[in-house]
Amino acid sequence: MFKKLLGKQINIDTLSLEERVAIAKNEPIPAHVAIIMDGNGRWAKKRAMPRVAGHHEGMKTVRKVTRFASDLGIKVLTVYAFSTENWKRPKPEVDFLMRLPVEFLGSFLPEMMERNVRVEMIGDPSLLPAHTQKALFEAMEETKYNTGLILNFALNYGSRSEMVNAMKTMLQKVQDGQLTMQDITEECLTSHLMTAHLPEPDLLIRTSGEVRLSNFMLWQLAYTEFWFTDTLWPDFSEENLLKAVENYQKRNRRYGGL
Ligand SMILES: CC(C)Oc1ccc(CN(CCC(N)=O)C(=O)c2cnn(Cc3ccccc3)c2-c2ccc3sccc3c2)cc1
Repeated sequence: MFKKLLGKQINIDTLSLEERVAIAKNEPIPAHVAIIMDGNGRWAKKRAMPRVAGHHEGMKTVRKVTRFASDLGIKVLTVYAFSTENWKRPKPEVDFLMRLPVEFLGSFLPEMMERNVRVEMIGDPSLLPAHTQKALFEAMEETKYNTGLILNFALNYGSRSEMVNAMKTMLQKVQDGQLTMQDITEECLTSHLMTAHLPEPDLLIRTSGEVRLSNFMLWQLAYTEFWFTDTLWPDFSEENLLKAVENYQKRNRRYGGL
């Protein structure tokens, strides 16, 4: 891809990853990147490995991408482990999935503390087993004062139910006289969503060739740039994230005019 740099056209494909990161940092980095992580099962199937091997590899990719997002200066990374409802999965797979966060946090929490990463979540964690919830809440508690990248997990998250809950809360407030009809604005609804404390996503990435939103942050993605890739989540690399950011910057570059 050619890029105008210091008045010269240069082909950035010939540069190293480090050089391209340095160049990318000269332009606005998307503050909030949301990723629908898809493709673990297919990755394992392609290698005639059990599905849980795909989930394990996928979890390692979450670590790798979190490191790189933190290095790039991304403020919020929301990861949505798009997964058909867990009850559709065989029990051994669900049990593995629910143990994976304990391994993820056990090995990665010290590094997240060093990197000043804060762990947050949106969605409903109450359906997770106690040991999974415990690992999650401990990680959120330990990292809650960190001021670097926010690693935001969308767990058991559904956008439509999130919006219905926001509307019900607002309706209740109107009934209680806490809100008037004039108060019901887009900003008001936005402030009643689980993401009220986060900037809206600037860039949405979905892997494994699926081109769907799957009931993910439907309200919040109104002005977000979408970047789809056939790459399966376990194969997703720093290169893929950098390419998505470079493409985002290209789309948001203004040559002179409006
Ligand atoms: C703070 C964090 C570590 O806490 C968590 C507590 C519970 C969960 C499990 N979970 C929630 C249940 C649901 N489906 O919503 C999933 O999201 C789910 C569904 N498939 N995969 C495999 C997969 C792995 C990697 C990428 C995509 C999918 C995962 C999964 C399991 C373990 C890990 S570790 C980092 C990400 C991740 C994702 C997640 C996190």
